Amino acid sequence: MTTKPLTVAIAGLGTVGAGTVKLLQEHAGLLAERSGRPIRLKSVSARDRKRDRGIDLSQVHWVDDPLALAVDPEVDVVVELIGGSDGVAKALVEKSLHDGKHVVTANKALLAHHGNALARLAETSGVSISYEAAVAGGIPIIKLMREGLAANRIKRVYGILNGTCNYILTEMRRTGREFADVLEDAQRLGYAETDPSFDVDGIDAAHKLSILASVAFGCEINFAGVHVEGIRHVSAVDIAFAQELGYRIKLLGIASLSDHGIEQRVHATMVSLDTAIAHVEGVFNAVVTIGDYVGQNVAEGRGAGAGPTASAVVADLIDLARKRALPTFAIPASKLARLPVAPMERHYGAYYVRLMVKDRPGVIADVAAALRDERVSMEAMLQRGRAPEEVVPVVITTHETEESSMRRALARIAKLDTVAEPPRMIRIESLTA
Ligand SMILES: NC(=O)C1=CN([C@@H]2O[C@H](COP(=O)(O)OP(=O)(O)OC[C@H]3O[C@@H](n4cnc5c(N)ncnc54)[C@H](O)[C@@H]3O)[C@@H](O)[C@H]2O)C=CC1
Ligand SMILES: N[C@@H](CC=O)C(=O)O
Ligand code: NA
Repeated sequence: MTTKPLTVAIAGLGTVGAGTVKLLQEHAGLLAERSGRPIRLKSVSARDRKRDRGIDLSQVHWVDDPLALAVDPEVDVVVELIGGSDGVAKALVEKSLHDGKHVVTANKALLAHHGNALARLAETSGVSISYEAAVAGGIPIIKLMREGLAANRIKRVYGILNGTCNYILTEMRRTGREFADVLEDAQRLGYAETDPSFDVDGIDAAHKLSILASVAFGCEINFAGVHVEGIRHVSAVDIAFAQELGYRIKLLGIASLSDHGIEQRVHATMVSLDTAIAHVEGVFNAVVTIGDYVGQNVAEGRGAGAGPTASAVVADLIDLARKRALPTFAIPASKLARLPVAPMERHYGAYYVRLMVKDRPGVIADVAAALRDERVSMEAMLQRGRAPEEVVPVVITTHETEESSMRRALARIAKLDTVAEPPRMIRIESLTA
Protein backbone atom coordinates (compact mmCIF):
# COMPACT_ATOMS: atom_id res chain seq x y z
CA MET A 1 0.00 0.00 0.00
CA THR A 2 1.37 3.44 -0.89
CA THR A 3 1.86 5.82 2.03
CA LYS A 4 2.59 8.84 -0.15
CA PRO A 5 -0.01 11.39 0.90
CA LEU A 6 -2.64 12.65 -1.51
CA THR A 7 -1.63 16.30 -1.77
CA VAL A 8 -4.51 18.74 -2.04
CA ALA A 9 -4.94 22.45 -2.79
CA ILE A 10 -8.18 24.30 -2.10
CA ALA A 11 -9.39 27.42 -3.90
CA GLY A 12 -12.22 29.25 -2.14
CA LEU A 13 -12.56 29.42 1.63
CA GLY A 14 -16.17 30.43 2.12
CA THR A 15 -18.88 28.26 3.66
CA VAL A 16 -17.79 25.09 1.83
CA GLY A 17 -14.05 25.76 1.67
CA ALA A 18 -13.74 26.53 5.38
CA GLY A 19 -15.94 23.54 6.21
CA THR A 20 -13.71 21.29 4.10
CA VAL A 21 -10.50 22.52 5.77
CA LYS A 22 -12.06 21.93 9.18
CA LEU A 23 -13.13 18.38 8.30
CA LEU A 24 -9.74 17.52 6.77
CA GLN A 25 -8.02 18.71 9.95
CA GLU A 26 -10.41 17.29 12.55
CA HIS A 27 -10.71 13.86 10.89
CA ALA A 28 -7.12 13.59 9.60
CA GLY A 29 -6.48 10.25 11.35
CA LEU A 30 -9.79 8.71 10.34
CA LEU A 31 -9.36 9.85 6.74
CA ALA A 32 -5.85 8.38 6.53
CA GLU A 33 -7.18 5.05 7.80
CA ARG A 34 -10.08 5.02 5.38
CA SER A 35 -7.98 6.22 2.43
CA GLY A 36 -4.96 4.01 3.09
CA ARG A 37 -2.79 7.14 3.12
CA PRO A 38 -2.89 10.65 4.54
CA ILE A 39 -4.76 13.44 2.78
CA ARG A 40 -2.46 16.43 3.07
CA LEU A 41 -3.75 19.95 2.58
CA LYS A 42 -0.78 21.78 1.12
CA SER A 43 -2.14 25.13 -0.03
CA VAL A 44 -5.18 27.36 -0.16
CA SER A 45 -6.28 30.44 -2.04
CA ALA A 46 -9.13 32.89 -1.48
CA ARG A 47 -9.77 36.58 -1.88
CA ASP A 48 -9.14 37.86 1.61
CA ARG A 49 -6.14 36.49 3.48
CA LYS A 50 -6.95 38.36 6.70
CA ARG A 51 -10.53 37.20 7.18
CA ASP A 52 -11.12 35.11 10.30
CA ARG A 53 -12.79 31.89 9.11
CA GLY A 54 -12.53 30.03 12.40
CA ILE A 55 -10.02 27.58 10.90
CA ASP A 56 -6.32 27.07 11.49
CA LEU A 57 -4.30 27.89 8.36
CA SER A 58 -0.92 28.14 10.12
CA GLN A 59 0.41 24.92 8.52
CA VAL A 60 -0.95 25.67 5.06
CA HIS A 61 0.60 27.74 2.24
CA TRP A 62 -1.42 30.78 1.25
CA VAL A 63 -1.40 31.46 -2.50
CA ASP A 64 -2.80 34.75 -3.75
CA ASP A 65 -3.47 33.63 -7.31
CA PRO A 66 -5.69 30.52 -7.34
CA LEU A 67 -4.44 29.64 -10.84
CA ALA A 68 -1.00 29.01 -9.36
CA LEU A 69 -2.45 25.96 -7.58
CA ALA A 70 -3.00 24.31 -10.95
CA VAL A 71 0.70 24.28 -11.80
CA ASP A 72 2.20 23.26 -8.46
CA PRO A 73 3.94 19.95 -9.29
CA GLU A 74 3.42 18.66 -5.75
CA VAL A 75 -0.37 19.02 -5.88
CA ASP A 76 -2.37 15.92 -6.93
CA VAL A 77 -5.86 17.40 -6.58
CA VAL A 78 -7.23 20.92 -6.94
CA VAL A 79 -10.46 21.47 -5.03
CA GLU A 80 -12.47 24.29 -6.62
CA LEU A 81 -14.85 25.91 -4.10
CA ILE A 82 -15.07 29.41 -5.56
CA GLY A 83 -18.29 29.07 -7.55
CA GLY A 84 -19.65 30.61 -10.73
CA SER A 85 -20.02 29.08 -14.18
CA ASP A 86 -17.21 31.11 -15.71
CA GLY A 87 -14.36 33.37 -14.61
CA VAL A 88 -11.74 32.16 -12.16
CA ALA A 89 -13.49 28.89 -11.29
CA LYS A 90 -13.63 27.77 -14.92
CA ALA A 91 -10.09 28.92 -15.65
CA LEU A 92 -8.79 27.07 -12.60
CA VAL A 93 -10.59 23.82 -13.39
CA GLU A 94 -9.47 23.86 -17.02
CA LYS A 95 -5.87 24.69 -16.14
CA SER A 96 -5.76 22.00 -13.46
CA LEU A 97 -7.13 19.31 -15.79
CA HIS A 98 -4.73 20.40 -18.56
CA ASP A 99 -1.87 20.13 -16.09
CA GLY A 100 -2.87 16.55 -15.21
CA LYS A 101 -4.39 17.29 -11.83
CA HIS A 102 -7.58 15.72 -10.57
CA VAL A 103 -10.32 18.22 -9.78
CA VAL A 104 -12.93 18.06 -7.03
CA THR A 105 -15.62 20.72 -7.21
CA ALA A 106 -18.93 21.68 -5.61
CA ASN A 107 -19.71 23.93 -8.54
CA LYS A 108 -22.92 22.80 -10.23
CA ALA A 109 -23.20 26.00 -12.29
CA LEU A 110 -19.84 25.26 -13.90
CA LEU A 111 -20.78 21.64 -14.65
CA ALA A 112 -24.23 22.51 -15.95
CA HIS A 113 -22.74 24.95 -18.46
CA HIS A 114 -19.42 23.32 -19.31
CA GLY A 115 -19.63 19.76 -17.95
CA ASN A 116 -19.52 18.05 -21.36
CA ALA A 117 -16.33 19.83 -22.40
CA LEU A 118 -14.73 19.42 -18.97
CA ALA A 119 -15.49 15.68 -18.94
CA ARG A 120 -13.79 15.35 -22.34
CA LEU A 121 -10.83 17.37 -21.14
CA ALA A 122 -10.47 15.24 -17.99
CA GLU A 123 -10.50 12.09 -20.09
CA THR A 124 -7.90 13.28 -22.57
CA SER A 125 -5.70 14.39 -19.66
CA GLY A 126 -6.13 11.03 -17.91
CA VAL A 127 -7.52 12.59 -14.72
CA SER A 128 -10.93 12.82 -13.12
CA ILE A 129 -13.38 15.50 -12.16
CA SER A 130 -15.43 14.66 -9.06
CA TYR A 131 -18.48 16.61 -7.96
CA GLU A 132 -20.46 14.80 -5.25
CA ALA A 133 -20.90 18.09 -3.38
CA ALA A 134 -22.42 19.77 -6.43
CA VAL A 135 -25.65 17.75 -6.38
CA ALA A 136 -27.86 17.54 -3.30
CA GLY A 137 -25.02 18.50 -0.93
CA GLY A 138 -24.33 15.77 1.60
CA ILE A 139 -26.48 13.08 -0.08
CA PRO A 140 -24.08 10.67 -1.83
CA ILE A 141 -26.33 10.64 -4.89
CA ILE A 142 -23.61 10.62 -7.53
CA LYS A 143 -21.98 7.61 -5.88
CA LEU A 144 -25.37 5.96 -5.55
CA MET A 145 -26.17 6.44 -9.22
CA ARG A 146 -22.76 5.82 -10.76
CA GLU A 147 -22.01 2.80 -8.59
CA GLY A 148 -24.85 1.39 -6.50
CA LEU A 149 -27.46 1.62 -9.28
CA ALA A 150 -25.04 1.09 -12.17
CA ALA A 151 -26.75 -2.18 -13.19
CA ASN A 152 -30.07 -0.44 -13.90
CA ARG A 153 -31.59 1.55 -16.70
CA ILE A 154 -33.07 4.64 -15.10
CA LYS A 155 -36.16 6.18 -16.66
CA ARG A 156 -36.93 8.86 -14.12
CA VAL A 157 -35.08 10.79 -11.45
CA TYR A 158 -36.59 13.56 -9.39
CA GLY A 159 -36.28 15.29 -6.10
CA ILE A 160 -35.91 18.26 -3.84
CA LEU A 161 -32.61 19.66 -5.03
CA ASN A 162 -32.37 23.07 -3.40
CA GLY A 163 -31.98 23.40 0.35
CA THR A 164 -32.66 27.13 0.41
CA CYS A 165 -36.06 26.77 -1.31
CA ASN A 166 -37.08 23.81 0.80
CA TYR A 167 -36.10 25.74 3.91
CA ILE A 168 -38.09 28.78 2.78
CA LEU A 169 -41.22 26.78 1.87
CA THR A 170 -41.04 24.84 5.14
CA GLU A 171 -40.62 27.94 7.32
CA MET A 172 -43.35 29.84 5.49
CA ARG A 173 -45.76 26.99 6.13
CA ARG A 174 -44.75 26.31 9.72
CA THR A 175 -44.48 29.89 10.93
CA GLY A 176 -46.37 32.03 8.44
CA ARG A 177 -43.24 34.18 8.05
CA GLU A 178 -42.65 36.19 4.89
CA PHE A 179 -40.56 34.91 2.00
CA ALA A 180 -37.87 37.65 2.17
CA ASP A 181 -37.44 37.24 5.91
CA VAL A 182 -36.90 33.47 5.67
CA LEU A 183 -34.52 33.89 2.73
CA GLU A 184 -32.31 36.08 4.94
CA ASP A 185 -32.16 33.21 7.44
CA ALA A 186 -31.08 30.78 4.73
CA GLN A 187 -28.33 33.19 3.67
CA ARG A 188 -27.12 33.59 7.25
CA LEU A 189 -26.99 29.79 7.63
CA GLY A 190 -24.74 29.50 4.54
CA TYR A 191 -27.34 27.66 2.42
CA ALA A 192 -27.92 30.22 -0.31
CA GLU A 193 -25.85 30.91 -3.41
CA THR A 194 -23.85 34.15 -3.62
CA ASP A 195 -26.73 35.46 -5.73
CA PRO A 196 -29.79 33.93 -4.04
CA SER A 197 -31.93 34.43 -7.14
CA PHE A 198 -30.16 31.29 -8.38
CA ASP A 199 -31.92 29.47 -5.54
CA VAL A 200 -35.35 31.07 -5.50
CA ASP A 201 -35.72 31.23 -9.29
CA GLY A 202 -35.00 27.51 -9.65
CA ILE A 203 -31.70 27.92 -11.53
CA ASP A 204 -29.59 26.10 -8.94
CA ALA A 205 -32.00 23.15 -8.89
CA ALA A 206 -31.92 23.15 -12.71
CA HIS A 207 -28.11 23.03 -12.69
CA LYS A 208 -28.27 19.98 -10.43
CA LEU A 209 -31.07 18.33 -12.39
CA SER A 210 -29.15 18.61 -15.66
CA ILE A 211 -26.18 16.84 -14.02
CA LEU A 212 -28.39 14.12 -12.52
CA ALA A 213 -30.08 13.54 -15.87
CA SER A 214 -26.74 13.06 -17.57
CA VAL A 215 -25.64 10.45 -15.04
CA ALA A 216 -29.05 8.75 -15.01
CA PHE A 217 -29.64 8.55 -18.75
CA GLY A 218 -26.10 8.47 -20.16
CA CYS A 219 -26.68 11.71 -22.09
CA GLU A 220 -24.84 14.97 -22.49
CA ILE A 221 -25.75 17.66 -20.02
CA ASN A 222 -28.37 19.96 -21.53
CA PHE A 223 -28.98 22.76 -19.06
CA ALA A 224 -30.58 24.95 -21.74
CA GLY A 225 -33.20 22.22 -22.18
CA VAL A 226 -34.48 22.46 -18.60
CA HIS A 227 -37.85 24.16 -18.10
CA VAL A 228 -37.19 26.37 -15.05
CA GLU A 229 -39.59 28.11 -12.66
CA GLY A 230 -38.88 29.22 -9.11
CA ILE A 231 -40.86 29.78 -5.93
CA ARG A 232 -41.30 33.57 -5.84
CA HIS A 233 -44.95 33.26 -6.89
CA VAL A 234 -45.83 30.76 -4.14
CA SER A 235 -47.86 32.64 -1.56
CA ALA A 236 -49.10 31.89 1.94
CA VAL A 237 -52.60 31.47 0.44
CA ASP A 238 -51.37 28.67 -1.86
CA ILE A 239 -49.53 26.99 1.00
CA ALA A 240 -52.74 27.00 3.06
CA PHE A 241 -54.89 25.71 0.17
CA ALA A 242 -52.34 22.97 -0.51
CA GLN A 243 -52.65 21.80 3.08
CA GLU A 244 -56.44 21.80 2.83
CA LEU A 245 -56.32 19.75 -0.38
CA GLY A 246 -53.93 17.19 1.13
CA TYR A 247 -50.76 18.43 -0.57
CA ARG A 248 -47.49 20.10 0.26
CA ILE A 249 -45.71 22.52 -2.06
CA LYS A 250 -42.13 21.58 -2.95
CA LEU A 251 -39.69 22.89 -5.53
CA LEU A 252 -38.98 19.70 -7.47
CA GLY A 253 -36.55 18.89 -10.24
CA ILE A 254 -37.90 16.10 -12.44
CA ALA A 255 -36.13 14.40 -15.34
CA SER A 256 -37.64 11.59 -17.37
CA LEU A 257 -37.42 9.90 -20.73
CA SER A 258 -40.45 9.76 -23.00
CA ASP A 259 -41.24 9.15 -26.65
CA HIS A 260 -40.70 12.88 -27.22
CA GLY A 261 -37.17 12.81 -25.78
CA ILE A 262 -35.87 13.98 -22.42
CA GLU A 263 -38.13 16.06 -20.19
CA GLN A 264 -36.31 18.14 -17.57
CA ARG A 265 -38.33 20.53 -15.45
CA VAL A 266 -37.94 22.48 -12.23
CA HIS A 267 -41.00 24.10 -10.70
CA ALA A 268 -43.09 24.39 -7.58
CA THR A 269 -45.09 21.20 -7.31
CA MET A 270 -47.99 19.97 -5.20
CA VAL A 271 -47.16 16.55 -3.80
CA SER A 272 -49.57 14.41 -1.84
CA LEU A 273 -49.16 14.31 1.93
CA ASP A 274 -49.14 10.50 1.54
CA THR A 275 -45.71 10.61 -0.08
CA ALA A 276 -42.41 10.56 1.79
CA ILE A 277 -41.07 13.48 -0.22
CA ALA A 278 -43.85 15.73 1.12
CA HIS A 279 -42.31 15.33 4.57
CA VAL A 280 -38.74 16.21 3.57
CA GLU A 281 -38.44 19.52 5.37
CA GLY A 282 -36.07 22.44 5.95
CA VAL A 283 -32.62 22.24 4.40
CA PHE A 284 -33.06 18.55 3.63
CA ASN A 285 -33.04 17.33 0.03
CA ALA A 286 -34.29 14.02 -1.32
CA VAL A 287 -33.59 12.30 -4.61
CA VAL A 288 -35.79 9.51 -5.96
CA THR A 289 -34.52 7.23 -8.72
CA ILE A 290 -36.49 4.54 -10.50
CA GLY A 291 -34.35 1.74 -11.91
CA ASP A 292 -35.69 -1.08 -14.04
CA TYR A 293 -34.35 -3.87 -11.81
CA VAL A 294 -34.07 -2.22 -8.39
CA GLY A 295 -37.31 -0.24 -8.54
CA GLN A 296 -37.57 2.91 -6.52
CA ASN A 297 -34.78 4.26 -4.36
CA VAL A 298 -35.05 7.32 -2.11
CA ALA A 299 -32.02 9.14 -0.71
CA GLU A 300 -32.51 11.91 1.83
CA GLY A 301 -30.07 14.19 3.61
CA ARG A 302 -28.92 17.76 4.09
CA GLY A 303 -28.59 19.54 0.76
CA ALA A 304 -26.61 22.59 1.83
CA GLY A 305 -24.45 24.05 4.57
CA ALA A 306 -20.79 23.72 5.53
CA GLY A 307 -20.78 20.29 7.19
CA PRO A 308 -22.84 18.26 4.70
CA THR A 309 -21.12 19.80 1.69
CA ALA A 310 -17.65 19.28 3.17
CA SER A 311 -18.62 15.66 3.81
CA ALA A 312 -19.26 15.21 0.08
CA VAL A 313 -16.08 17.03 -1.00
CA VAL A 314 -13.95 14.89 1.30
CA ALA A 315 -15.68 11.67 0.18
CA ASP A 316 -14.45 12.48 -3.34
CA LEU A 317 -10.94 13.03 -1.98
CA ILE A 318 -11.02 9.65 -0.23
CA ASP A 319 -11.95 7.97 -3.53
CA LEU A 320 -9.01 9.70 -5.22
CA ALA A 321 -6.67 8.71 -2.40
CA ARG A 322 -7.81 5.11 -2.92
CA LYS A 323 -7.19 5.61 -6.66
CA ARG A 324 -10.83 4.96 -7.49
CA ALA A 325 -11.91 6.97 -10.52
CA LEU A 326 -14.93 6.68 -12.80
CA PRO A 327 -15.98 8.43 -16.02
CA THR A 328 -17.39 11.81 -15.07
CA PHE A 329 -20.99 11.13 -16.05
CA ALA A 330 -20.84 7.34 -15.63
CA ILE A 331 -19.84 6.50 -19.21
CA PRO A 332 -17.03 7.93 -21.38
CA ALA A 333 -17.76 11.51 -22.47
CA SER A 334 -17.56 10.57 -26.16
CA LYS A 335 -20.37 8.02 -25.65
CA LEU A 336 -22.88 10.37 -24.00
CA ALA A 337 -26.02 10.61 -26.14
CA ARG A 338 -27.45 13.89 -27.39
CA LEU A 339 -31.17 13.52 -26.68
CA PRO A 340 -33.98 15.63 -28.12
CA VAL A 341 -35.77 17.85 -25.60
CA ALA A 342 -39.44 17.02 -24.99
CA PRO A 343 -41.31 20.35 -25.24
CA MET A 344 -42.99 21.48 -22.03
CA GLU A 345 -46.22 22.13 -23.96
CA ARG A 346 -46.49 18.35 -24.38
CA HIS A 347 -46.19 17.73 -20.64
CA TYR A 348 -49.19 15.81 -19.39
CA GLY A 349 -50.28 16.33 -15.80
CA ALA A 350 -52.77 17.70 -13.30
CA TYR A 351 -52.94 21.32 -12.19
CA TYR A 352 -53.88 23.52 -9.26
CA VAL A 353 -55.12 26.95 -10.29
CA ARG A 354 -55.85 29.82 -7.92
CA LEU A 355 -57.89 32.74 -9.15
CA MET A 356 -58.68 35.99 -7.40
CA VAL A 357 -62.19 36.76 -8.63
CA LYS A 358 -64.87 39.35 -8.02
CA ASP A 359 -67.54 37.51 -6.10
CA ARG A 360 -70.36 37.91 -8.63
CA PRO A 361 -72.98 35.55 -10.03
CA GLY A 362 -71.75 33.90 -13.25
CA VAL A 363 -68.03 34.16 -12.62
CA ILE A 364 -67.56 30.44 -11.98
CA ALA A 365 -69.60 29.58 -15.06
CA ASP A 366 -67.26 31.75 -17.20
CA VAL A 367 -64.19 30.06 -15.75
CA ALA A 368 -65.72 26.60 -16.24
CA ALA A 369 -66.55 27.46 -19.86
CA ALA A 370 -62.94 28.45 -20.61
CA LEU A 371 -61.74 25.15 -19.16
CA ARG A 372 -64.37 23.15 -21.04
CA ASP A 373 -63.56 24.86 -24.35
CA GLU A 374 -59.90 23.92 -23.98
CA ARG A 375 -60.85 20.37 -22.94
CA VAL A 376 -59.50 20.73 -19.42
CA SER A 377 -61.49 18.59 -17.01
CA MET A 378 -62.07 20.06 -13.56
CA GLU A 379 -61.52 17.73 -10.61
CA ALA A 380 -62.57 19.99 -7.73
CA MET A 381 -63.30 23.61 -6.88
CA LEU A 382 -62.95 25.44 -3.59
CA GLN A 383 -64.16 28.86 -2.60
CA ARG A 384 -63.54 30.11 0.91
CA GLY A 385 -65.68 32.95 2.23
CA ARG A 386 -68.37 34.93 0.43
CA ALA A 387 -68.09 38.67 -0.01
CA PRO A 388 -70.32 39.96 -2.80
CA GLU A 389 -68.40 42.32 -5.17
CA GLU A 390 -65.19 41.77 -3.16
CA VAL A 391 -62.18 39.85 -4.53
CA VAL A 392 -62.02 36.31 -3.15
CA PRO A 393 -59.79 33.32 -3.90
CA VAL A 394 -61.20 30.42 -5.90
CA VAL A 395 -59.17 27.26 -6.31
CA ILE A 396 -59.59 24.68 -9.04
CA THR A 397 -57.82 21.36 -9.45
CA THR A 398 -57.88 19.57 -12.78
CA HIS A 399 -57.61 16.04 -14.06
CA GLU A 400 -54.57 15.23 -16.19
CA THR A 401 -54.36 17.30 -19.34
CA GLU A 402 -51.77 18.52 -21.80
CA GLU A 403 -49.91 21.63 -20.67
CA SER A 404 -50.71 23.46 -23.92
CA SER A 405 -54.47 23.12 -23.20
CA MET A 406 -53.98 24.35 -19.66
CA ARG A 407 -52.02 27.38 -20.84
CA ARG A 408 -54.67 28.30 -23.41
CA ALA A 409 -57.41 27.99 -20.79
CA LEU A 410 -55.46 30.18 -18.35
CA ALA A 411 -54.88 32.82 -21.01
CA ARG A 412 -58.65 33.00 -21.59
CA ILE A 413 -59.43 33.07 -17.88
CA ALA A 414 -56.93 35.89 -17.31
CA LYS A 415 -58.91 38.07 -19.73
CA LEU A 416 -62.24 37.73 -17.90
CA ASP A 417 -63.43 41.01 -16.32
CA THR A 418 -64.19 39.24 -13.08
CA VAL A 419 -60.66 37.87 -12.68
CA ALA A 420 -58.72 40.47 -10.72
CA GLU A 421 -55.16 39.05 -10.83
CA PRO A 422 -53.22 36.79 -13.17
CA PRO A 423 -54.16 33.17 -12.36
CA ARG A 424 -51.60 31.23 -10.30
CA MET A 425 -50.89 27.73 -11.55
CA ILE A 426 -49.00 25.00 -9.68
CA ARG A 427 -48.51 21.56 -11.21
CA ILE A 428 -49.72 18.57 -9.24
CA GLU A 429 -47.42 15.56 -9.46
CA SER A 430 -48.55 12.04 -8.75
CA LEU A 431 -45.52 10.48 -7.14
CA THR A 432 -44.93 7.26 -5.33
CA ALA A 433 -42.28 8.54 -2.92
N1 LIG B 1 -23.07 26.80 0.52
C1 LIG B 1 -23.55 25.59 0.27
O1 LIG B 1 -24.30 25.02 1.06
C2 LIG B 1 -23.16 24.87 -0.97
C3 LIG B 1 -22.39 25.46 -1.94
N2 LIG B 1 -22.03 24.77 -3.06
C4 LIG B 1 -21.16 25.35 -4.05
O2 LIG B 1 -19.87 25.51 -3.49
C5 LIG B 1 -19.19 26.61 -4.06
C6 LIG B 1 -18.76 27.57 -2.95
O3 LIG B 1 -19.93 28.01 -2.27
P1 LIG B 1 -19.85 28.77 -0.86
O4 LIG B 1 -18.75 28.24 -0.05
O5 LIG B 1 -21.23 28.75 -0.33
O6 LIG B 1 -19.51 30.24 -1.37
P2 LIG B 1 -18.87 31.43 -0.54
O7 LIG B 1 -19.26 32.68 -1.22
O8 LIG B 1 -19.14 31.28 0.91
O9 LIG B 1 -17.30 31.21 -0.77
C7 LIG B 1 -16.64 31.47 -1.98
C8 LIG B 1 -15.15 31.59 -1.71
O10 LIG B 1 -14.49 31.80 -2.97
C9 LIG B 1 -13.59 32.88 -2.82
N3 LIG B 1 -13.48 33.58 -4.10
C10 LIG B 1 -14.46 34.22 -4.76
N4 LIG B 1 -13.95 34.76 -5.88
C11 LIG B 1 -12.65 34.45 -5.91
C12 LIG B 1 -11.59 34.74 -6.77
N5 LIG B 1 -11.80 35.47 -7.88
N6 LIG B 1 -10.37 34.26 -6.49
C13 LIG B 1 -10.16 33.53 -5.37
N7 LIG B 1 -11.12 33.22 -4.49
C14 LIG B 1 -12.35 33.69 -4.78
C15 LIG B 1 -14.18 33.77 -1.75
O11 LIG B 1 -13.15 34.57 -1.18
C16 LIG B 1 -14.73 32.73 -0.80
O12 LIG B 1 -13.69 32.29 0.04
C17 LIG B 1 -20.17 27.21 -5.06
O13 LIG B 1 -19.93 26.64 -6.32
C18 LIG B 1 -21.54 26.74 -4.55
O14 LIG B 1 -22.50 26.67 -5.57
C19 LIG B 1 -22.42 23.46 -3.25
C20 LIG B 1 -23.18 22.82 -2.32
C21 LIG B 1 -23.63 23.49 -1.12
N1 LIG C 1 -27.73 27.06 -2.54
C1 LIG C 1 -27.75 25.63 -2.61
C2 LIG C 1 -26.54 25.09 -1.93
C3 LIG C 1 -26.30 23.70 -2.22
O1 LIG C 1 -26.17 23.27 -3.35
C4 LIG C 1 -29.00 25.11 -1.91
O2 LIG C 1 -29.65 25.89 -1.21
O3 LIG C 1 -29.33 23.94 -2.10
NA1 NA D 1 -24.18 14.93 -3.17
